[in-house]
Amino acid sequence: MLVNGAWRSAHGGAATAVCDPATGKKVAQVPQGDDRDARDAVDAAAAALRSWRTCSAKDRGQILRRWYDLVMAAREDLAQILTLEQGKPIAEARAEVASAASFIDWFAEEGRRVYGETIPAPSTDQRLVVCKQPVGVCAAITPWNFPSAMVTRKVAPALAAGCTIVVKPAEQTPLSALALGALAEQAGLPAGVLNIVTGDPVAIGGVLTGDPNVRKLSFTGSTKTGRLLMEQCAPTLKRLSMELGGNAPFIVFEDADLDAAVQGALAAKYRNSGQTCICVNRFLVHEQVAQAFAARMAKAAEALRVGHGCEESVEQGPLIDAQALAKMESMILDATDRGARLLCGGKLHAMGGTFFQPTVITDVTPDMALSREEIFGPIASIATFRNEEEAIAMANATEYGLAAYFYSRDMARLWRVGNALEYGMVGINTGLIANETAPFGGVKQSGFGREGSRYGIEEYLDIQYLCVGGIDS
Ligand SMILES: NC(=O)c1ccc[n+]([C@@H]2O[C@H](COP(=O)([O-])OP(=O)(O)OC[C@H]3O[C@@H](n4cnc5c(N)ncnc54)[C@H](O)[C@@H]3O)[C@@H](O)[C@H]2O)c1
Ligand SMILES: O=C[C@H](O)CS(=O)(=O)O
Repeated sequence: MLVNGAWRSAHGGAATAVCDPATGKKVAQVPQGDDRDARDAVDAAAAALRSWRTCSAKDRGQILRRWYDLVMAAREDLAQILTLEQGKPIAEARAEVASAASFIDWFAEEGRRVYGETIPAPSTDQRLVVCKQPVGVCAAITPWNFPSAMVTRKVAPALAAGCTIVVKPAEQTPLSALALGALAEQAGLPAGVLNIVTGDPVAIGGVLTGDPNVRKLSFTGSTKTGRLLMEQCAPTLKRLSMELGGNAPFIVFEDADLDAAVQGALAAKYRNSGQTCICVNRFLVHEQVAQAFAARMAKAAEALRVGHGCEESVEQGPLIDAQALAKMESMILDATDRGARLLCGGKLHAMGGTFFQPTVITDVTPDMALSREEIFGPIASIATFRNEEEAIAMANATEYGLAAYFYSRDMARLWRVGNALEYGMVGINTGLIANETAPFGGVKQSGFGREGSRYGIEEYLDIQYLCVGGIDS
């Protein structure tokens, strides 16, 4: 792990294996850190804060720019590491590394546009000024499904704002974070500004949420864990960003371009084998076009090439672990027991391990687990609707509110439906919505706060109001 500019073992000397989810074979081992290591990291971040926050935004941006250049130069190696620890196809891993780099590039510039303001004072004897100040020592806890992009989506704005940070990557996928840390060091990031602690999530998380020197936690992961971390942060009143679970609807209206809808559906459903927080969870298709849409989806899903992500032609990798695989089987059994109809897939893949067949299932109803829970796997679940009002009601019938999608060619409908959907992000006639320039985040039980865009850096800034008196004297 990286603590105070030094690469070191865990206090207890323990180490834990990192395994390729496609084969189950160990590919590396990393320190099994605990609360002692987390405290060292927080102390290092606190010690580095003063000099880092007093750097000019331009100087911080230049170091971030060098980091961006190094990440892009190492893109192939980083992609190989990512696929080996997470399983996604190498083409998707390359895209994720480029996405990770794009946040560094974006915030290298955003840091130089942290503007304040003056306010017309009610008294001529005063001048009122609003400044933006870095929050201070931050913590980031990141998930396994995007082990590279979820790290820079937090670290880049934090550093650009003048904060220092401690990152705890997911125990399944720590290598990408460590590799990014090594490149940040090469870029000239001072010791202690970025610290990466691997190991026991509960022990490390207990320090990151409980230490009063940590002023902010940014978390990406399940809603269940987000609630727990929020509770743990309450006694020290930390700033929080929560990017949590989702249950994305994908509505296909009767006037949609069906070919475009199917292409968008495939991108929004099967990326990362369905293991993204904004993957489609519920396809809601107008009854007039449901049969044609489902048939095209099934044909395309059956053609997806399943295999080890390091093989160039592979389009679907394994699920992250056996628990995820068992969840797919359980959801399919629950749905078919309740009357749903499989068009393709639905079973363990012939490759064995944690591979699951790309699946399309229809006649899905709201009582099924497929409708109520986050699938987080390669199952396309299709239900039908009769009219726009019913589609909106079905789409909003969830406690989640991260991403939604719909296809229609009716301009008035685009505005009516877009504004009626209770989600932080809505894809309209597209299935790909994530990029560094747009505010990524949700509402309701999908969390709060935004990452990327000009809003992302505000998560790492506090407002300070200066009131200067005695002007008339
Ligand atoms: N909204 C988003 O941007 C987004 C992005 C990716 C994943 N997710 C969500 O995350 C979930 C899948 O990811 P996951 O399985 O890694 O989620 P998870 O909540 O199990 O783990 C996420 C991170 O939290 C850590 N963690 C877990 N329990 C902890 C504890 N008690 N104390 C401290 N840290 C703890 C894990 O080690 C990991 O680093 C899905 O629900 C998915 O929708 C959301
Ligand atoms: O899991 C969702 C992440 O936010 C990755 S992406 O933004 O969808 O690429």
